[in-house]
Amino acid sequence: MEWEPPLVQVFQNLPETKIETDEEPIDVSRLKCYELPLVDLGRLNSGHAMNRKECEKEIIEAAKEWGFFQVVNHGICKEILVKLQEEQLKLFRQPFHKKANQNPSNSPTGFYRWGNLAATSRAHFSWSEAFHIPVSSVSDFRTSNHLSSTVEEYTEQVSELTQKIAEILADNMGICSYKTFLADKVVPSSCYLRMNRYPPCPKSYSKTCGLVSHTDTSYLTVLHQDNTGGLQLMKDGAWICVKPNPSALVINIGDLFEAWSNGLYKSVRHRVVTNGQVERFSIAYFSLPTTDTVIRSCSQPTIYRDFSFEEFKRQIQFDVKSTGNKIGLPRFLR
Ligand SMILES: O=C(O)CCC(=O)C(=O)O
Ligand SMILES: [Fe+2]
Repeated sequence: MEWEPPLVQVFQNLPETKIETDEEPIDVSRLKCYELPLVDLGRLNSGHAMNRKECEKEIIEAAKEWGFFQVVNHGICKEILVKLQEEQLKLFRQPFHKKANQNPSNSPTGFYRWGNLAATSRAHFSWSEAFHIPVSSVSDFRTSNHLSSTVEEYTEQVSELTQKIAEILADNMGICSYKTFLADKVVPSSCYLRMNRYPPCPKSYSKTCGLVSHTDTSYLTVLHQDNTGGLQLMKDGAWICVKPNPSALVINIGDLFEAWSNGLYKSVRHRVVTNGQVERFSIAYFSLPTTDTVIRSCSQPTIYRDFSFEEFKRQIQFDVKSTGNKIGLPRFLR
């Protein structure tokens, strides 16, 4: 197909070297499927203090226990989500050479990325393609790719949603009020929208990941996924698969919130497995701070040393280049 990136060609040339890892190989048939904790956000505006409190409690518990939860009545209307998926399909259905034109060397900083050109073995390869768009560039990107204003509308609404959730989580951390520490750091222009497409993967390569195991480099991530399934996460030391719920958005805690909350909320490892028959689509919104922001744990004794977001990103880029993998927070342990 003219829109497919040359995943097979690149993958075939990578060695099968078994890397040292504590992860089990992918065997989807053995995994248990779970529904993520489901939180009805409608209660936040219901006018009843009791309902609001209960909703906040569920968010806080899920962020501590799972690092992941799903929300309904989140305030983003169905029409926007449907239009967003149509836009996403159009974007990925462009001929590969057109997509690749935006990032001819497939560099990890360009808009368009596929596979993982830094991969030194098949274990680091992701069977997927993605557009990684800074929210500040959505309008430039829109003109050059004929994306509709839906993407802008979505980023505005999803940003409000992340603020609401961050506020609840932060206010529960005691001294760290959202308004004092985060409100002027996490601005829309520092956030990213990542559109993912996972093409069907040949049966013989089915142990390959659609997206390799990672934690998110964000405060919060909001994920909109289709009905295909494939997302897995680490729960109590084992991989579990997540049942997709088309009417919900998935929220997860990223590394920065874990560090800021001093480990109270968990940035949990997750990955996407491949599918032999159907393609899968998802859209992730990452709430991120300006690069000069210093992430300082809000209680004592601190698990992680203070670091700036700039330093965190630089370390990740260095590790990905030299090992093929992101290491992330463990680099900043005290
Ligand atoms: O596609 C998914 O379900 C997950 C995507 C993801 O983890 C990411 O983009 O960071
Ligand atoms: Fe992720």
